[in-house]
Amino acid sequence: MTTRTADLAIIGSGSGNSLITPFWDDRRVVIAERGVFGGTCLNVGCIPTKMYVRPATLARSGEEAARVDVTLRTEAVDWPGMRDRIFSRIDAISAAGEHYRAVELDNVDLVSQEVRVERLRSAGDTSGAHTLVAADGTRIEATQLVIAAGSRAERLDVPGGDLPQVHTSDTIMRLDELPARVLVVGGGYIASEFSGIFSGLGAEVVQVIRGDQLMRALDHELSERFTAEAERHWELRRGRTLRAVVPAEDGGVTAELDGPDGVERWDADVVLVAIGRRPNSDLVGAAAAGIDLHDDGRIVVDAFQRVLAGGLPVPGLYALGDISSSHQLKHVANHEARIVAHNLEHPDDLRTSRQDAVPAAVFAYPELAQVGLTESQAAEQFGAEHVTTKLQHYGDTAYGWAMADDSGVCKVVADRRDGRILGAHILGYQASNLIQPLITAMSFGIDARTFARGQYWVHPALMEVVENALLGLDVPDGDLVA
Ligand SMILES: Cc1cc2nc3c(=O)[nH]c(=O)nc-3n(C[C@H](O)[C@H](O)[C@H](O)COP(=O)(O)OP(=O)(O)OC[C@H]3O[C@@H](n4cnc5c(N)ncnc54)[C@H](O)[C@@H]3O)c2cc1C
Ligand SMILES: NC(=O)c1ccc[n+]([C@@H]2O[C@H](COP(=O)([O-])OP(=O)(O)OC[C@H]3O[C@@H](n4cnc5c(N)ncnc54)[C@H](O)[C@@H]3O)[C@@H](O)[C@H]2O)c1
Repeated sequence: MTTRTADLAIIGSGSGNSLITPFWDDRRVVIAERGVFGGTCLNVGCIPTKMYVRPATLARSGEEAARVDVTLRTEAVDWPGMRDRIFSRIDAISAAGEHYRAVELDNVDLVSQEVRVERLRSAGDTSGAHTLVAADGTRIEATQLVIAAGSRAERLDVPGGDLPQVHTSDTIMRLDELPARVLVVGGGYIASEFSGIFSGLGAEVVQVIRGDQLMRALDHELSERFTAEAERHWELRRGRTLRAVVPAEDGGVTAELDGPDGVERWDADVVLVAIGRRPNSDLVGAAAAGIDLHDDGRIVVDAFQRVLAGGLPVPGLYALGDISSSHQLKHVANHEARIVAHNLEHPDDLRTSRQDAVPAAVFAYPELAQVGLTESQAAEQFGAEHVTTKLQHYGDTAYGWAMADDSGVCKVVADRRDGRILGAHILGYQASNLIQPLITAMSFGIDARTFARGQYWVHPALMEVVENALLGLDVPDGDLVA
């Protein structure tokens, strides 16, 4: 049986891959990957989805053009061309990354298998090694270990749930043809983004949710507005659950839904199940190794990203990204990877990861972006009497007039006592970019009035929606008021 020894072992080639800095050039590193090299974001996540969002947005631009007296018609959508362009680029990056690690770097061993933790260094053991076992029995002994094994799509255990027409985000982007009818189950990030993609590309979309609103984790006003917008663009079936999927004669399926009026049936070419992602702690054998887990299966880490066992940090053991984070966002995984990279290299000068002012954007139609607290979270945390909010409509700014926009909003939540920005929430065109100055203000502790009046804002750019939201808050004057 082969045993490989290393100074550092990494489980997962997504964000974990970035830990292999020049510091390790003279040291041995093993990186294990059970799937496609490069992880979720590159292969089946952020990047390919956004490469579909862009053509879908263009394909529906006739709708926005009509508002400003221009007639645009989308003549054709070339799904196979789009798919091949997207994945020829992505697959090449993945293959090049794998080749670089496996072949070009002498100090790095790539183990293309599932590995499990067999034994961890115990507390106080400063010279031992963590032991991993690969599926073929190969053993890996490493002084330091990083678990960056991510998460995977949840499946629905219903009759017909394993039919080939039933997809998760892992497979739906590689379909041979653009489906004409798509039934989407779920009301979160992935379901909302794909409903926007497929409806934009011209498919008939039916989105099925258990509750009443989409994107329920958002500020309630944004969630309500987004749900109303979605209903303008595709069919939304609220208060329903998928009970079964039955093959149809035309090669598609019939989805049976349980709802308030009994069973209803929808014909579709494909079904997308997007009901959350489960941390892969089970795949690395975390529980059996004695690692502390949250109820949802995430690995427990401290502020330094050190993994805890029995409430105490295990020497030389870190975790990062979806396997331990409550955010399941790539920019969070990347940030945590930078912190872990530093901590691996400087065990006597540990840094903490930043878990405040974490932003998120949903590249749905329309876009959504948020950072910090919702209005109700702020009221709960600080008392409703101390919270002030301003909801600024795009349509009440000069660029909003130019767009003839009737749905975009920017809502800012602040502490009325000192103008501290507590949260910001945007729905509409370019929300993912418009949120950035608000992230800056929150990250650097700049109060709302100082931020609004201490700098120029380009006129009449759409960013004035953010400026006006800040100016509309009932907060004290800050510094540099002009
Ligand atoms: C459809 C979709 C769209 C998304 N869009 C966005 C977005 O726009 N913006 C954003 O911020 N985030 C987005 N995300 C989330 C983002 O992709 C993840 O948060 C991020 O990729 C997590 O990175 P990670 O390094 O923790 O895990 P991953 O990138 O998943 O890497 C973990 C790797 O570990 C491997 N692995 C697991 N167990 C083992 C084992 N036992 N042995 C060996 N290897 C193992 C896996 O195969 C995987 O390759 C999206 C996710 C999806 C699914
Ligand atoms: N733009 C982005 O940043 C982006 C895009 C996609 C995914 N992601 C990340 O990936 C994670 C996973 O995305 P997701 O959309 O799968 O999860 P999610 O948590 O965003 O949404 C899950 C949805 O499924 C519903 N649901 C859960 N169990 C169900 C069941 N048994 N039956 C029916 N509905 C059920 C929930 O009510 C919710 O509406 C997100 O939380 C996000 O962090 C981020």
